[in-house]
Amino acid sequence: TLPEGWEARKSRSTGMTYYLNKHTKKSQWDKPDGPAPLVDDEEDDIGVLKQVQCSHILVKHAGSRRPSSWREEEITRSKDEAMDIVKEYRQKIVNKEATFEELARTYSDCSSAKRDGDLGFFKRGQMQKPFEDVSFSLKIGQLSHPVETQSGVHIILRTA
Ligand SMILES: N=C(N)NCCC[C@H](NC(=O)[C@@H]1CCC/C1=C/[C@H](COP(=O)(O)O)NC=O)C(N)=O
Repeated sequence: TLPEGWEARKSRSTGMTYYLNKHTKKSQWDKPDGPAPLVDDEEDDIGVLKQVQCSHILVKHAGSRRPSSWREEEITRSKDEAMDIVKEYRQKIVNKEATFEELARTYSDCSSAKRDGDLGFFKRGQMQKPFEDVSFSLKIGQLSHPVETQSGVHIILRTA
């Protein structure tokens, strides 16, 4: 007999037996040795995360693709200054002198500041590549080092 949640099927093409997870509808060749998982773990078929939820603090500079924000009509600071500011914020968070949320709400040059920096869930292909790659490399609860995109300099917190 099979562990709970699995069904044995015969492959039409090869006649070989494969096993279908009745919950996730995922199939596998190996005979399952435990109950069928109820949900897909974070990895999808090609082994990459389906989607993540992140918050960020963005500090824009004169070279940003849109050097303006809810905070500042025209942003003129240099990229180096933006990097220094982001590093200061990161240090404050790490030292627990401030929370990510209050710094995002107060200082982030992105409209997501209104949501404490939350960008919601996103998949690969939605955010600028450097931001996406770091976001998908973070563990839940992990804070990134400074990340540069055409928007400016970010620190990213993965929340889900
Ligand atoms: N799916 C969600 N929640 N929104 C769509 C995001 C579109 C995406 N945005 C980004 O990649 C920048 C960097 C990471 C966050 C982000 C936010 C930018 C930063 O500000 P901006 O440079 O635009 O003035 N503000 C909004 O888009 C993009 N492909 O341009």
